[in-house]
Amino acid sequence: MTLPRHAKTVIIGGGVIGCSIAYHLAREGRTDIVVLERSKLTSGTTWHAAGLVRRLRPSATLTKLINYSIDLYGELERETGQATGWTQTGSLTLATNQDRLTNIKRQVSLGRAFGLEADVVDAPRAKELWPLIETDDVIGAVWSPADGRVNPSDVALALSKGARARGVQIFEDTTVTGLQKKAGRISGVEVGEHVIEADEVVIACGLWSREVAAMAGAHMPLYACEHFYILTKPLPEVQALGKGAHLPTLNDQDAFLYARDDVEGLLVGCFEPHAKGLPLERLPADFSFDLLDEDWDHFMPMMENALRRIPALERAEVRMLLNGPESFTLDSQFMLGESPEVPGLFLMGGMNSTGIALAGGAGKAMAEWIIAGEPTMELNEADIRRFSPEMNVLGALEARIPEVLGRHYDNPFPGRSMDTARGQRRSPIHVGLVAAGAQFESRGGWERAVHFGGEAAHLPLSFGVPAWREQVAQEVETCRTGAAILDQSAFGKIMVQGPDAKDFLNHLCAAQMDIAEGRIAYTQILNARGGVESDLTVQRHGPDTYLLIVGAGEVVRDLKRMRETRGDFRVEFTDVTSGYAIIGLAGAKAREVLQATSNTPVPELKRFHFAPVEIGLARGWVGRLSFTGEEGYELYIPSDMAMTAYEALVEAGASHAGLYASGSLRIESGFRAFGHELTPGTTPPEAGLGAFCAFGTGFVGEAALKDHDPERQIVSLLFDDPDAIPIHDEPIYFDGKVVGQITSAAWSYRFGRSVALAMLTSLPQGLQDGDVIPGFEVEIACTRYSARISRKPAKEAFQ
Ligand SMILES: NCCCC(=O)O
Repeated sequence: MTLPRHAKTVIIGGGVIGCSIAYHLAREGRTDIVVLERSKLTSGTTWHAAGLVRRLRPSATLTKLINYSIDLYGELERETGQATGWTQTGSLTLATNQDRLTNIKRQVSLGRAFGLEADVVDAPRAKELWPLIETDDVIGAVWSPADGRVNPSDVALALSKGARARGVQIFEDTTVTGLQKKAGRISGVEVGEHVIEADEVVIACGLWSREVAAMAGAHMPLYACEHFYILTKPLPEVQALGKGAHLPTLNDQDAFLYARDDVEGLLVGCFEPHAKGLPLERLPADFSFDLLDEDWDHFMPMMENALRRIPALERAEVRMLLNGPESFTLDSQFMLGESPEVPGLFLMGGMNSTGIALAGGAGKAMAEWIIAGEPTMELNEADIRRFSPEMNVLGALEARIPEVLGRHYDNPFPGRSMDTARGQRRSPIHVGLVAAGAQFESRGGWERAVHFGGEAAHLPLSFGVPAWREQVAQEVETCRTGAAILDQSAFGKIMVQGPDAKDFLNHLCAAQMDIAEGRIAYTQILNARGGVESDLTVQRHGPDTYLLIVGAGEVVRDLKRMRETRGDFRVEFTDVTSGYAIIGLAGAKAREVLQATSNTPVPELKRFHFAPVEIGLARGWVGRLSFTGEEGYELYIPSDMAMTAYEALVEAGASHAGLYASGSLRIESGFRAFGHELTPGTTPPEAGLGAFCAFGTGFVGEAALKDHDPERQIVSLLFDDPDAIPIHDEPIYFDGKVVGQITSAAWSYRFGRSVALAMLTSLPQGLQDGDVIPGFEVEIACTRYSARISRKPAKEAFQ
């Protein structure tokens, strides 16, 4: 085979991810696909992956993707003749403390929403299932019979065989030396002097992906870590199982361990809390089917944990301490999608040690994305557009990634944030918030105040009543009856200017953009299917000038869509996020406090209007709206005057509130949020926002919404039992059947119980707007709690 001069799609990387993308592209009917592998298939990370595949995961997206993978791995041999090593051993996950038990029970409940059956078992049953373990400290476990293991290299080979059978050309020992672009779009791949022109290029080459993406000027923030497991020689206890018999795969996450049997011995791996980052310079250029040096000093604390859990290891002879590199992302979710910087360049990687389990489902999702030009399923949490170029700073990756590996088995408590690489992006009023005792979370590189009272009010983290509940009660009260500063500076701000600004925005956004100067419109940006791609407000500052206020962390995604939608419209967009602070001022006394800062009258504003304002010595503009749903304002102030304005507000008596307070009020008010109620797979009518669509303006997605009679619906929900503490994704039952899932939840200080928003996939017949329907149950960590629903906001419906 000689390298072609042209291919429709070139995939760089012949590991399990590259092979899966190729296989699924071909299966979807795409032809003219080339895979380039610098060494041999699977020679990077795939060959040394442990191959455990567990279905139960903390999020709906991961659960769906992995379920698809496992089903596929079970079928590939029939199709390709190449075995994948799929063995349905079941998996056993241990809990040695109440938080862990709650966490794994939460995953069981989530799995049930997808028809997955798993059992919560006691320690004696766990011991029956895995006779080699010590269970004195085990307080419960989850037995998931549909899980198992594969041989990772064989999975990749089966996928590559299936791809080849459909015409995919695979070239080994072929190193990509450069990427070519034409007019900013990817146009080809260089292999030394040879150029393969391509319509699309996919980078899926594991640890090397960041560097390869950089060849085209694209950002792919991932970084490698050393990952360890031991392999023992045969053990009599494992041999005694009998030929062909296997233990379930084992997770002891409180001890940072996983294990399975391996050639009559054991494989025991770890996600140790203090992991070792791996600068790529340490790898030789010809690193292939290679490993890193053993490091027993580093592994020893994990070995001690393993010996406690599996005493038979005392008698085992360790065959090797395998140290193989794997790549991780800043937020511990993998990434996929089209590069925001380089159209036609698709990126997938940072699999966070879940690559084998994810490869099937994520490869399919990526293939569909490439063909459709946009995701065909809910992938927000993995979408590469969540990363801005700032997040690809090497120093941030080096600092954060070892922590990501170390927290792989952490309980995903609400309020959990990483400790490293903090303070990268700070609000212009950050110093003031620190002095006021803010506790921050780190999201998308930003520090965002979640509540006040500092760490003392934050810890310990819990799935139950959070430590901050009382602190946030005060903040909620201030947001309603006082004047609370809510820092919203992390929101994205995009200036849109040009003679066609209005027409362009009418095409881009679903609401009417022909609004008067000084007005604010609430709207969504939709995809061609009518799904929500962004949720935003739009201010008209002049005949040809608008300012878009978009979600925190959504600027990269929104700018990409705007560029793709621009066509012939004469319009320019500028990211001005760093140029302005946004200070929310919420509560009944907001206007009074604002006036007390100013020698000029604060303008009388109708809702969704804005006007210039003076705040102490600062000047900005004020809009009358609040994300809390209570009375309130947003102040937009140039960054260099933001502290001046902030100090004046504090001087005038404003207090503080954080995201937890505003989140609770938002949910009570029934306000939808992007990434929760609003997703690319949800239409405005499904979200109850049909009234905000200006039919007739020719907005993207309009055609898909004509005659759209939604069967699904966002509803408000109030729990009856104050002990019910939902977080996200919990399944909802009616008449014993799953009818939906929670999309956002919070403690309601108004009701003294949890409130939530939820997507119901099947609505009770004849449900009217004002109805309150009892009889629903929500399953949280395997316990059912009764709840009432209504289409109205909770604060109106459940009074
Ligand atoms: N790469 C090892 C993954 C182990 C686990 O899924 O728990």
